[in-house]
Amino acid sequence: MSKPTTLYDKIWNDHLVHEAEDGTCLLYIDRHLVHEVTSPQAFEGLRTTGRKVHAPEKTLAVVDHNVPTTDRTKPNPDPESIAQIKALAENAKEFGIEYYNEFDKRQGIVHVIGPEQGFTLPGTTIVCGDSHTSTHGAFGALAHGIGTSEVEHVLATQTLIQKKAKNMRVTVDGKLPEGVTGKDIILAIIGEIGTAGGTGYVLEYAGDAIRALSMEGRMTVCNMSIEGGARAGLVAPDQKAYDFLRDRPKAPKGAAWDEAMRYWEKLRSDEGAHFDHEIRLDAAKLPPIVTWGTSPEDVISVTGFVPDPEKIEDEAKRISKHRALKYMGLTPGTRITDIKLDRVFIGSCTNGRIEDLRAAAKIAEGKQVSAHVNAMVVPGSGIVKEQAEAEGLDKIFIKAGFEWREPGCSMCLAMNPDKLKPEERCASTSNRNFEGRQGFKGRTHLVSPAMAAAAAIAGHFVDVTDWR
Ligand SMILES: CC(C)[C@H](C(=O)O)[C@@H](O)C(=O)O
Ligand code: SF4
Repeated sequence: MSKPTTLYDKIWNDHLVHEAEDGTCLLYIDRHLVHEVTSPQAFEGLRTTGRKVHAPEKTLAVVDHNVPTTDRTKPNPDPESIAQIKALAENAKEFGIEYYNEFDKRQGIVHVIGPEQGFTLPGTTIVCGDSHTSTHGAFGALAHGIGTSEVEHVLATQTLIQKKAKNMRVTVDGKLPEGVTGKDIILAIIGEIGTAGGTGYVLEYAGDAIRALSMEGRMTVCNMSIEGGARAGLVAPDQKAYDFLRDRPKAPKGAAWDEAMRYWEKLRSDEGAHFDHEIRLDAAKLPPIVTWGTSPEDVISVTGFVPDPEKIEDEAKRISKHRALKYMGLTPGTRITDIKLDRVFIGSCTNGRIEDLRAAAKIAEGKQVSAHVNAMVVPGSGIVKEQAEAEGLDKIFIKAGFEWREPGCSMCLAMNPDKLKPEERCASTSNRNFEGRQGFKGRTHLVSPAMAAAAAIAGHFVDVTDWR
């Protein structure tokens, strides 16, 4: 019998083209997603050296980061955004790559559209010039972000130079309490391991609570693996993954599907496979989580209080957490539910999928957004938007006083007009709460979609586990 191996090792071994003596490897890449921000120089590089895209059919391009989320038939106010969108459209045309432009219903955030189109498949290697490519690991793919020079390398050769990462298993057992979600699981994990805890590892999420998550929930968890410092995150594919992908436009059909399934069913860590590190979490003990600082590891229960950095022994850490509180305009000991909000953002590749919008709408239905809050819902893709509208979610949001927007990254990173003003405080379903992330001096609290919707209505954080 061969040695038991992990899921990560299996996908790695099946894609290994060459291994040099020093451990540097050449990996075959099955899928390459391209967006407007990290691709212009890569295409320019190909042009200046007279090279072609090696496998255009394995490459898919979309605009997401800086498209306006308001009516796109009106002039785009931002010249830089106009230039980047134009460049991507031209590059896709010149190099023969399929491209979803800002008017295409299939347009959306790159990590939402990959799975939606069935471009993301179990057991594949997937890259994109974007750190949250880890999202696709929810389907049992080895998916991670790459830099612009690597984008050029993949475009030209369909391979990537890599060193093997270590294996870490994160087992989440137990049943999540009602109102606690995948977002709270991943925030709790990052709170536990810290933003550097996953450095050098690929994380495999396992356990009953992960199995119980929908594919959307698993994508949320894998999405933020990178915020825990990991190269990638993955979940072994199961019936839920297959059901999600079946009949998607780019998924294999008929006999090809059956053949793929035979391979996919082998994609799990063997009994007894070695993990370099293991952590465990009990889902039943998790509360809804809110971040209080400027790092995704700064987590606290919604029923808790802003922590006191003075209690931290490590000096550098103490200073940095003091700085975070100052930036956030918070004082230690403040009850989290007493924190008042100015803005609410529901969207992003972490939580801009249909299930997220359903969860938020369920909270918002028949209620009104607080008079001092400006709240917006930005679907993750045109397909999500269409589905939400078919279910009447847009009407629920609009009636409650939320803005209903066009799909894109939007206020997740404020590369378009959707920005916080200095000192504005936002409950956001995105993945980063860094200084200035949602606008200069803006203050971000990361939460789940249900928590964001409830905060919009109450005007401050509330515990969704006793929402009515
Ligand atoms: C613009 C892009 C390079 C960036 C990333 O890599 O993650 C963005 O998507 C983000 O979330 O900060
Ligand atoms: S939604 Fe946010 S995190 Fe996701 S790709 Fe866009 S900017 Fe990055």
